[in-house]
Amino acid sequence: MGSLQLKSIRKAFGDHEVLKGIDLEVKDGEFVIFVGPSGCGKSTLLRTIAGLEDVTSGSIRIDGQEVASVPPARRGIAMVFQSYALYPHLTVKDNMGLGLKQAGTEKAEIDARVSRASTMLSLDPYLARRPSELSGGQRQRVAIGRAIVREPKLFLFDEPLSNLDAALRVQTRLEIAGLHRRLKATMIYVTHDQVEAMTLADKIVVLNAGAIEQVGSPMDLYNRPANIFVAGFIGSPQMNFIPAGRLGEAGAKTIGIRPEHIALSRESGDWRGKVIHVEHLGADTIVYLETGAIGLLTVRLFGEHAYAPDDVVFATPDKTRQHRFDGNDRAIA
Ligand SMILES: Nc1ncnc2c1ncn2[C@@H]1O[C@H](COP(=O)(O)OP(=O)(O)OP(=O)(O)O)[C@@H](O)[C@H]1O
Repeated sequence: MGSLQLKSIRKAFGDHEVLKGIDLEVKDGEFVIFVGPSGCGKSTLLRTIAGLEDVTSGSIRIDGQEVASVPPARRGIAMVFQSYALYPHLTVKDNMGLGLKQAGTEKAEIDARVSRASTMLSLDPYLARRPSELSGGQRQRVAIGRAIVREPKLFLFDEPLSNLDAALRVQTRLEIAGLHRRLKATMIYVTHDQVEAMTLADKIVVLNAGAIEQVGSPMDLYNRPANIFVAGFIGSPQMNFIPAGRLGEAGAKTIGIRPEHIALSRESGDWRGKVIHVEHLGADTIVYLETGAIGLLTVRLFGEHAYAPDDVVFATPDKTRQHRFDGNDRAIA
């Protein structure tokens, strides 16, 4: 079991308020990801749940029990850090078992749990090694293993993959997804990486300047962003925002259209423009246009395309995929 309820969480460092009243419900077994720009308070929120930071005010309940004044070790949580935080002089096996040993767990029980976690994470061949004899990915798996053996109610991950190279990130991401399926545990995860958030989360929490902008499934956020901030934050390249007046659209202030929802043609279309830059990504081509009428436009095309700077092209949006925002930057249903 591992449900979490946050009510009106506030946290200030001196007179700098970093969390400005956070309300959030996490159900047992959910995978929840915190995203948001640098400095928005993601790590601080995670650390208050862990008990590594005290809250200034507010309530934190784990399985219905208030824990705001319970010390970290007694909250039933395990945290995995970006830095791994392994003990260099201990073997993999001892690193994984240390928390249980300190908690006074019997040796046979420790051995059994370490062995199960090690098999689950393919760490069996490395149990006698020290962290310095492992790759970054293996070290991260040990850090995850150390969390698993504690059988916590909540797993907290603070950017666990950000020290790994691109290929290893993908592999470890798949492993974490598999782990979540198998353990059916509640996981809360902070990341900068949109792909991680979109692929792992049941629920994404978008934070901005210490407050929640929107909570929803990845596809909710992509298809129905609540405001311009979320619309611009989720999706890459970023959504195009066009002043509604330039499109003759009444009743909205801004029109949003994602780069992947615009078609390009050399012959005809809604908006004439000149190509200023092209990025060939292999699977996709990103074309940047200057259109006199509506300004700069980003277009994402599937596959390879031979557009080049200075080409004259015509862009046509898929009108069924347009987003409309009011004068307060909020989405119009
Ligand atoms: N111990 C501290 N003392 C004072 N200010 C702090 C402390 N820890 C964090 N802050 C401030 O709180 C704000 C939020 O920091 P936090 O690390 O939670 O952001 P973040 O969203 O995780 O950022 P990043 O994505 O860059 O890791 C920042 O302005 C940071 O400078």
